[in-house]
Amino acid sequence: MQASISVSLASPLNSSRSHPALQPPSWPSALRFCGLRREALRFSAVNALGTGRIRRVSPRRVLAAISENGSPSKGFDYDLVIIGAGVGGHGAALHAVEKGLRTAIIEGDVIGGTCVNRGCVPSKALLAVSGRMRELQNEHHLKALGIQVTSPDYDRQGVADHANNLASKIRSNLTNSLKALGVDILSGVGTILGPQKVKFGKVGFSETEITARDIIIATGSVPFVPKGIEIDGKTVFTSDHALKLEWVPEWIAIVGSGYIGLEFSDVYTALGSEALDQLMPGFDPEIGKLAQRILVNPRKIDYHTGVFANKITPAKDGNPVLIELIDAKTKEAKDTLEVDAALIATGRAPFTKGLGLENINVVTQHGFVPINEHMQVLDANGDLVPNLYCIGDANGKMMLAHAASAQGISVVERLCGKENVLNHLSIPAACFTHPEISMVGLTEPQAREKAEQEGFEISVAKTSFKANTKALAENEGEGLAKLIYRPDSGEILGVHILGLHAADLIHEASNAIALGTRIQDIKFAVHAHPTLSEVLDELFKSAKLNAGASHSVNEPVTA
Ligand SMILES: Cc1cc2nc3c(=O)[nH]c(=O)nc-3n(C[C@H](O)[C@H](O)[C@H](O)COP(=O)(O)OP(=O)(O)OC[C@H]3O[C@@H](n4cnc5c(N)ncnc54)[C@H](O)[C@@H]3O)c2cc1C
Ligand SMILES: NC(=O)c1ccc[n+]([C@@H]2O[C@H](COP(=O)([O-])OP(=O)(O)OC[C@H]3O[C@@H](n4cnc5c(N)ncnc54)[C@H](O)[C@@H]3O)[C@@H](O)[C@H]2O)c1
Repeated sequence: MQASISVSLASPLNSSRSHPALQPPSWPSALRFCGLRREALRFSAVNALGTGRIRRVSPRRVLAAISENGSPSKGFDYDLVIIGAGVGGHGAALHAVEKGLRTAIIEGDVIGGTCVNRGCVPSKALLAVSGRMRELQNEHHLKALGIQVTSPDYDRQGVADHANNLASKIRSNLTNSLKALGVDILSGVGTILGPQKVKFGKVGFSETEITARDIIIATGSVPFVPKGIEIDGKTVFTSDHALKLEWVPEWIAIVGSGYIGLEFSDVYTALGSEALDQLMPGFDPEIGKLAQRILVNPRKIDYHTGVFANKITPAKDGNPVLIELIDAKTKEAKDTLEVDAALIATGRAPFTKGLGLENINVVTQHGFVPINEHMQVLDANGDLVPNLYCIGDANGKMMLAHAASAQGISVVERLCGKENVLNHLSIPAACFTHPEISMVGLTEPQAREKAEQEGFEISVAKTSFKANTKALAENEGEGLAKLIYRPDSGEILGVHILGLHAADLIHEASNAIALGTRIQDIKFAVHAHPTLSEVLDELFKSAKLNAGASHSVNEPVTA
């Protein structure tokens, strides 16, 4: 995997975007999230107990005060206890109560976890603004549509408020949905004490023990900061800080060219800054190259590839942020960059601190909780820990919000007696740049490797957004859709899209993979005209199947 760093130039557009040294923001510590500032929480059970008093309280008394949903299995306080109320825990909880399981969810910080409070939700609010700003600043594009706009500008605080308000709204929606369905929300750190036993509450204060027939760990992740990088939260920061948009630096280095690097480069360049490498090492290489041509080359981005940021020192005493780069292979010093700020987007680390994994002989692997294909937790000997599951970022299988939720639903299905194995190759992913990138299944190199190992042929079909009426009407003809498939069976192995609304378009392909629909069937599905979905219609129609491929297939396929 290539390492990357990118530097962007932001042109200051209004006076509110000053250097933090002049306008010191009250940044919270990156560690305040994911359960490390739990004393700030006051609700449900902990309130019922009288927070702050050092006393042990009978779990029965607490549960009597807070429980309303179902009756638990005999001998247990709950059928299901979920530790962590991020999107994974939330998805599992809703499905569990729908299935009649008496369910509680323990949260050490705020409901919604990373996605709602410092991830998907606020970042998409910022990207909504950057998309509009980019369009309004593109004179050539507007002229082609016959539109004239003079001096578009934005109010930094207004943009920040939009992101913050959206997070509050979604957090409140999630909380209300849990309450409305009768999920018990238990506040405080959740710790596994042993099989089917958990305690929760304010550590060292009012803690309560409860039992559950099954337990799901859904404790998520926090930003990963490599050694040698010093975070001050003002000039060197992670996405946790960046989402608050307390200032827009003139020159910002974005360390890491994954999802966060790419999305924030879209935000900063539209608002005025940026930096990257081989775009998204995980992308299909052809889409990566196109993304570089569309999303990086024409923008104010200077990028360094094949290097690691070895040491980063925050701005101090009038000196800029210093970034020492080393060659990713030889580790020799390459360059030193001087910038106003650095966003560290070098991945995320699972959060399992305080969870009590040692009490059940579970040893993490690079921090992640080891699981099998049913999300069942494995102990240090590789044996199943009975009645214990782990979903979402904490297991590291696929660090995406909808994957966490889907894993939770899959576990609940299993708890209710239905054999369910989630096909992770049918889970779509999207990067919300302008234009967007989306994908599902295998990249072309992955498909070629699989084909070679298993002895089958693959074919590739492509369609361009340039031939799509709706895209042209929007003057957004740049883009590509790519299909990787088996010409002998019509099986869809992967679909990759870069173009207008790619994140929405991918679902036709991901649903097809999930349901085992093959090209010979889906190519006859009718699409409304003129719509962007016709890009995929064309894609499936352009696939060339072998003469022997059947016209309709009902048996399930394995992706
Ligand atoms: C900037 C950014 C943008 C992103 N954008 C997207 C996107 O557009 N689409 C997408 O699919 N994904 C996106 N993601 C990824 C997505 O946010 C995560 O995959 C998702 O939040 C994982 O959900 P989770 O439930 O596993 O964990 P989390 O959302 O991290 O929730 C875990 C919860 O557990 C709590 N907790 C931890 N330990 C304990 C304990 N011992 N006791 C009690 N509670 C505890 C934490 O406080 C937290 O609330 C983004 C991430 C970031 C950082
Ligand atoms: N739209 C979305 O779905 C979305 C958006 C944001 C985040 N996310 C999720 O959040 C997770 C974290 O995102 P991310 O972008 O931080 O991680 P990532 O794993 O996608 O990318 C991290 C990048 O940092 C590089 N890197 C690591 N150390 C480095 C160093 N010292 N110097 C230079 N480069 C270095 C890696 O090579 C890699 O390219 C992702 O796994 C993703 O699933 C999803």
